Amino acid sequence: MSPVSGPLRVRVPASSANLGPGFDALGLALGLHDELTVEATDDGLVVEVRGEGAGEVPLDDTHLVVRSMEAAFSLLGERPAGVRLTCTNAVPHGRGLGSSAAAIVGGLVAARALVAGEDRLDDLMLLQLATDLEGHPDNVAPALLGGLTIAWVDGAAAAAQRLDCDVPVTVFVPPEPVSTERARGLLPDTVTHADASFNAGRAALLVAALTAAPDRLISATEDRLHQTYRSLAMPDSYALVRRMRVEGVPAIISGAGPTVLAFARGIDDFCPPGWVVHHLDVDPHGAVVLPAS
Ligand SMILES: Nc1ncnc2c1ncn2[C@@H]1O[C@H](COP(=O)(O)OP(=O)(O)O)[C@@H](O)[C@H]1O
Ligand SMILES: N[C@@H](CCOP(=O)(O)O)C(=O)O
Repeated sequence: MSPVSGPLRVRVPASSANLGPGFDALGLALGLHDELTVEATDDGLVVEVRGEGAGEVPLDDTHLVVRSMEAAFSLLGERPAGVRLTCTNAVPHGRGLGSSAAAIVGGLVAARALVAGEDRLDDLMLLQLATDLEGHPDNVAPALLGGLTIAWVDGAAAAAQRLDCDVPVTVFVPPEPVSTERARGLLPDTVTHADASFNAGRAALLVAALTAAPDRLISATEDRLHQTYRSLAMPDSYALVRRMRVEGVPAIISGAGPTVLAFARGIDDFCPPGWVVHHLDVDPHGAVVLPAS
């Protein structure tokens, strides 16, 4: 795609990382979106935020979308004199639904569309920049590529394999956030060989379950690497996961939590009071540039 001169819109999906056993590797793009409108101007930076994060995130050059755009401009050695950015956000912040990845990927895709084209900043380069900004690849990969993604880092080099996936998803979003930084701080530095082997088998099975064998989802969503360690920071979420799993519903902590995600529908009765339920499809597209409206 060639650079766009006028205002442009970028739509970028929420994502759920880990999916149980695939810590820092598996991710799924979800049909809940942030939308950015970006315009090159003659001077200065103007940021407006509507929806999630309004009144909370900064409106200057420390805004995550702006920082991400700046990372792309630096790499490309080209930047507009000024930028007007409007964010219309539906992805809740600090809930384990990849809001930071959506902001980063949205900013990078917008910057690419503004000053370059995919020939100068291809998806692999963009995935690398996004992974460097986010610190792990498992949310930015589905936010960029859509579908189910297996992402990994080889040395410092990020890579991802995308797979088609069509599975019903229900998410239960609690009212209070838990930052990913805090949830990562609860993890031990080392795990046992037995737990690593347990998760390797479940993660492999999960890819099969999500693409071809949904009857395996309960076994495939078991995890020993992160959820229990994080339960202290999100006891209600952990209890909800256990309650659903006892009833045969494949439920997990989404990303670093505290949202609970289940691969099922018709389970709204499990929703604790004050939490928000969304019924979501998998987003097959990832981040897209739309015609300006
Ligand atoms: N759309 C956004 N615009 C600006 N900043 C954002 C946006 N989304 C996330 N952030 C920043 O990232 C933080 C949340 O990131 P994180 O703790 O990783 O949670 P999440 O699970 O939602 O990604 C927010 O508190 C905010 O600082
Ligand atoms: N693998 C990461 C995923 C974090 O996802 P988020 O949506 O909570 O940012 C982790 O588990 O820390």
